[in-house]
Amino acid sequence: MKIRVGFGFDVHQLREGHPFILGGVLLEHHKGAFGHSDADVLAHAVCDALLGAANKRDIGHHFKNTDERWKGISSLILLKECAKMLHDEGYSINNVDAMLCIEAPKINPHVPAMKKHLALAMGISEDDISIKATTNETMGFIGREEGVVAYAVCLIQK
Ligand SMILES: Nc1ccn([C@@H]2O[C@H](COP(=O)(O)O)[C@@H](O)[C@H]2O)c(=O)n1
Ligand SMILES: C[C@@]1(CO)OP(=O)(O)OP(=O)(O)OC[C@H]1O
Repeated sequence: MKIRVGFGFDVHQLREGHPFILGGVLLEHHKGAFGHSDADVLAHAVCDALLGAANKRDIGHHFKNTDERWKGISSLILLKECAKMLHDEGYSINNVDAMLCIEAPKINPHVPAMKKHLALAMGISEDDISIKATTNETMGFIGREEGVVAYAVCLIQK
């Protein structure tokens, strides 16, 4: 059996009045993430973890941020595509563990819904994805709510 680990990181700006989609969930907040797609930083970090595990470059390599096809697209669709690339090579996704660094809003109440969306996109069980959150204790660009960061790791096997 071949087992590989993958790591992903992403960061997006937070801007006043933008929709805030995280893990496929639309959060009620005065600020939202800005990007070419729906700027779902959590889904993007998971995409990069999957792609990294399979040595398949990164999300921007497959979905260029200058391509009109991806403008405003749901990142769950991009995640589904990344999972498909792995499945097509015979890999299955063992588990994913993700960490959000975000000052506000509180993420914990939304974790079950986020797990459901991401698990469905990857074709895995909700039990095989973990989502956690921390503030940055008011420090730096995260603490000032200028941006949001996500990290993810995964194991894949074939
Ligand atoms: N946006 C966030 C940040 C944190 N949490 C939860 O609160 C706990 C304490 O966070 P600290 O940054 O003060 O250590 C953290 O462990 C999370 O459970 C959250 O839900 N949303
Ligand atoms: C997802 C893509 C493509 O729409 O755009 P963004 O939403 O800007 O996200 P980012 O994490 O900066 O990079 C990957 C992109 O190519």
